[in-house]
Amino acid sequence: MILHEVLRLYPPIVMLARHTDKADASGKVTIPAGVQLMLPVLLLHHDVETWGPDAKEFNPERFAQGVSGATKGQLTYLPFRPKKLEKFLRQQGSHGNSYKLFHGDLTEMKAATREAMSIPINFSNDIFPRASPFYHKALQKYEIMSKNYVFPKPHGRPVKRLIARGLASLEADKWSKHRKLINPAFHVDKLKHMVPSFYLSCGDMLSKWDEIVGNEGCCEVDVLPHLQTMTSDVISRTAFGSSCEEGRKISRLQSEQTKRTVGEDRSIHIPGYSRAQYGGDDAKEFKPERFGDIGVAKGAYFPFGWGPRICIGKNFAMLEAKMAIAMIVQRYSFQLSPAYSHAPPTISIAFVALIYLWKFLDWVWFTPKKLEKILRQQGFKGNSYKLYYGDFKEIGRITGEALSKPMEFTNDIQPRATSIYHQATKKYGENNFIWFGPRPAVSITDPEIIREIFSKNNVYLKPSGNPVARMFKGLATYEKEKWAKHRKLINPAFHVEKLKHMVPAFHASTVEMLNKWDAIVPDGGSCEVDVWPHLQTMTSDVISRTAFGSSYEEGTEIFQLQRKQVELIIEAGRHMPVPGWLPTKNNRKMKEVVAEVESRVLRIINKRMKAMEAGEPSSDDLLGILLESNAKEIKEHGNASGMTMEDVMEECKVFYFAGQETSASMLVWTMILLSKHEDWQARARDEVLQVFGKRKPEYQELNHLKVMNMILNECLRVYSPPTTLTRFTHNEANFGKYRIPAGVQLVLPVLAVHHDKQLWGDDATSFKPERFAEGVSKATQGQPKFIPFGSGPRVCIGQNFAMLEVKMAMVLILQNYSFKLSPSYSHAPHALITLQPQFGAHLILTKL
Ligand code: HEM
Repeated sequence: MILHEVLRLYPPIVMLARHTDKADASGKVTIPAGVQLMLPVLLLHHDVETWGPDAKEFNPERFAQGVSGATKGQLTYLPFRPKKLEKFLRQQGSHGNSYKLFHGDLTEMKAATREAMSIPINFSNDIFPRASPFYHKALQKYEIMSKNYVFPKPHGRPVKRLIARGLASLEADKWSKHRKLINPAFHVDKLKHMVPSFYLSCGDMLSKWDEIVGNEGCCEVDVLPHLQTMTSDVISRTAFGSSCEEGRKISRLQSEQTKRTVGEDRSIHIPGYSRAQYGGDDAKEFKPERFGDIGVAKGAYFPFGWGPRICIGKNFAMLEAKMAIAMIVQRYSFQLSPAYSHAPPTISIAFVALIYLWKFLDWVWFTPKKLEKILRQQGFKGNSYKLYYGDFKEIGRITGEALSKPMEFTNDIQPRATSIYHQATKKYGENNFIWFGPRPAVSITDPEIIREIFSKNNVYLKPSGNPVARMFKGLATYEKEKWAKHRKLINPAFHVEKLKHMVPAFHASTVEMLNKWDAIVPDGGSCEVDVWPHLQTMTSDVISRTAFGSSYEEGTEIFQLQRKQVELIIEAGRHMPVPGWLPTKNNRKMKEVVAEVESRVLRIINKRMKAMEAGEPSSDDLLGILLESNAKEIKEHGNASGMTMEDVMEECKVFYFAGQETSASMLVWTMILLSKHEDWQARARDEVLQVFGKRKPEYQELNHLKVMNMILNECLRVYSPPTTLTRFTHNEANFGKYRIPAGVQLVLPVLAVHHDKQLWGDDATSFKPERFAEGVSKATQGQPKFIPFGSGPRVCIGQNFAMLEVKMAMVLILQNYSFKLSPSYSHAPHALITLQPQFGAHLILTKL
């Protein structure tokens, strides 16, 4: 009874907010979409009509028969599509101030709040004027509670940004699903086991009081911080159990974040640049005790909210409060000190704190633990989840050890290049999972399942949120309709007919590289050259020429910047993942580079658009073809089915990212393997000289090189540029006998499949181009065991481009040079987005 009465008079959440997504005409008044509805909890709790003339008196007896508040809640409208909504609300008979540009009523709200907060009030339970000063003023001015409105700033954005993924902020199906899954954690049976934690935390607090008060003494204590510490301690113990120390640290961080969030919420919101200007003392504190439990409540009594979204932790909170009060009254009596000032705070800090804490706990603990349980039930094995870090430390150690030194020259490169997965398979068998921070990654080794995952591209999506996906939007990262639209518009650029026109660019770029080699290597002599940087420059040059053609010089500068971007992404990958919005040094640098790249690409595109409008013929480069295909689509099906200029820009960036390192990787391992296997180098050269002599190869001829095809396919198999590909389960996924829950990363281990002895025979890691003597389909016998370009609808769009490019380069190299491994070559395959030679590719080049 006492607790309910306290919650009624001093509800921790004085105001609840809802937002109308659609217009609602079901009530007395039609409420348009886009209105924020404020549910004034405190005011309704103090309403004389509902609670009688003694509404503001402390009278626990009203709860003698349980909770049965029975008045109807009324609403105050807070629109935020300003002028239109103002007009509408006035038509409906509501009153309020005229909308003031951008600030709305914010200045007045802040002044009222500051004024109210400046002094305490006499001890009275009539706290509405102090606790909700602005709404109180609005009510006084416009009288009828249900017929007034105020203009706050666009509310909720800072909070929403911070709590975007937690139960409290989810909607519709996603909310029901999460609520259903989380409900058991708050079931009475589970809460029973938390009672010892309540007892211990409260015991700690009372021990501190004993120290302060002494035996049989009497002492003034500001109990508020103690109670706060105690409840935060309860959360640490109950949420994190054995990891409660880390939990405490998190709680402290949460309090700090809460302070910032609330501070930001009170300031004027300038998108992306908000500044906390104002914060009450209490804003710093995390106060779960505000969320007590009322059991069943109706109408005007809803400290925990009401309806399906009623606070999920209400039973927890009531139990906790009961335990604390019981232990305190057992040991202490207490009364107000003369120093006590009655100053109930005005805003619902606790509400923000709770949802924020919930989101964090859900992300860092409940979801990983739930996923772990389900994966283990399915027979997957892996390390136990470690709070926040998961396997991150172990991954760092394993990778560090693997990369610390080169290896013997063998093609059995998995222990070095994909050490984490290799170790996990050794320790836990094929069905294993690894924790990348709080998210598990499951390795899928069955080729049939891999094929299924590739083919269902609308079910298994690419993981989002990693630095690569953040930096490079575009075909390679889009999903569903957007991906389908872009794929359709970009496909023509990679059509065989168009590729033909790119062959001269492949030739020019290789010739430029060979000119550099000619300058290094003496005529008729040999010289050691690290060919790796040369090949990288060459493939980057190819993309500059083929993507931007006439604007090649500008393209080259852009791609140099993108190379920097890749370095920053790689650097980010060495540390625990951090959200992109955090202003870390790396994130800031990335943003700068991205902005520079984008403005330069847009400049080229604009130039091309103007040329097209002036009737100049379109170019045969990727950009020209893309713009042409886009213009055609827009002409036939309207603007909506085409790409915007930003879209085109993103795609140009993706060409570089997807096409440069991959081709360079393929080329470098081909040269290294042909250096090791000089017999195959000789066979390849024989074929080249037989077909072309020393002349420039033509497009059609490149397609008919048999030995070259065998060699290139075998190189792609043994040293596949992507060593792993990844997908993500956004919904529960069923394949084979497995049921993989949503939120799991699926690792498709390309290299492991290519080296699998069951699939390729005991000599799986031997370099044997003759496997491909009769083409890829004969070598694979229809099994999905050769996947250097992926498979299914999202198979590499540039695979023909890459094969042509690499063939052209190899033909010219073989025509002009023979090569072998230098004694200073160190074999060190390293998966850095693509498979790369960690210490370079030092070869002895001999001019022919
Ligand atoms: C040897 C060279 C290359 C290799 C090994 C390679 C490999 C791959 C792989 C494995 C995928 C599928 C990724 C996944 O399913 O998650 C892919 C996609 C893609 N590749 Fe390549 N690639 C190469 C060259 C290129 C080139 C030269 C370009 C363009 C100039 C390119 C553009 C793309 C694009 C745009 C995608 C995304 C396709 C989509 O999602 O629809 N690739 N590549």
